[in-house]
Amino acid sequence: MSFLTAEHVGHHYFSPSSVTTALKDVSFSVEEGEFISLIGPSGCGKTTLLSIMAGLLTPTDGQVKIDGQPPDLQKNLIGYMLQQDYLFPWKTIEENILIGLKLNRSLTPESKEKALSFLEQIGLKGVETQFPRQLSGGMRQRAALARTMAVDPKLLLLDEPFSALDYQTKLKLENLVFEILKSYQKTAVLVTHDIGEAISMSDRILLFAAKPGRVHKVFTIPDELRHLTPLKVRSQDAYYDLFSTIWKELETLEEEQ
Ligand SMILES: Nc1ncnc2c1ncn2[C@@H]1O[C@H](COP(=O)(O)OP(=O)(O)OP(=O)(O)O)[C@@H](O)[C@H]1O
Repeated sequence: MSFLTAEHVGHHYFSPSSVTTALKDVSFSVEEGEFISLIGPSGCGKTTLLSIMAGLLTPTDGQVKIDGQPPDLQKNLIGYMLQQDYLFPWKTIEENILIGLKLNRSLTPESKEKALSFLEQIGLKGVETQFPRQLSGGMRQRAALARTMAVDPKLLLLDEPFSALDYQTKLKLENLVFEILKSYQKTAVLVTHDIGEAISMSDRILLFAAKPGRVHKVFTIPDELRHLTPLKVRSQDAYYDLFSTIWKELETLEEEQ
């Protein structure tokens, strides 16, 4: 059984005067430890799908299952990284990182030590007592990553977590997140508008079409790229080939809208 499955998922938004079909008949599965990206034109339902996978929205048709159960019963398995870091400004970096463990009532000397061990790994050692406002955007996103990893989720839902960062910081953080998720064999679903990010981090890319939102094509990343870190992927010929194929598909989809 796959770790995550979407079976014939559809979603309509109803308003007094209209119905918007955000998703129609979306089916796919994700294996444990796999990293997939969702890309597609604006309005193709990526955020709607991520909200369904997070258990924040119930689809009007079909179902998503995480480890065999609906997402709202599996919230303890799910971690998030969003575009904004949502760190509490009045708490120190250490307090922010430990907040999930406190809320889960699973803060023990062992879990604390494990959570704080990420600080070294992600280059935040020495800033534990600082407040978020004292850190750069990239460092705050590193702290957000440490906070997410602290509760040891099996599935990470990544909603454009690098899009607010400057280019160099973004590339470095993509690399770091990739290495950490791979080393802990986490399953991840990334929503992004950046084709390069999707190719360099994923095992598979689902390209969505809009109106209604649906899976248009699936791209499996060639083995020669999948075993490299994102920074290395970006210098390979196969990366450029795939980039231009996906770019053309996206342009065609956008022209059709
Ligand atoms: N709360 C809502 N009420 C009504 N329509 C909605 C709502 N949320 C999203 N939609 C519509 O559903 C469709 C899919 O939206 P969604 O935000 O999931 O797409 P997206 O691919 O994430 O878009 P973007 O890339 O621009 O963030 C769009 O047509 C959008 O206008």
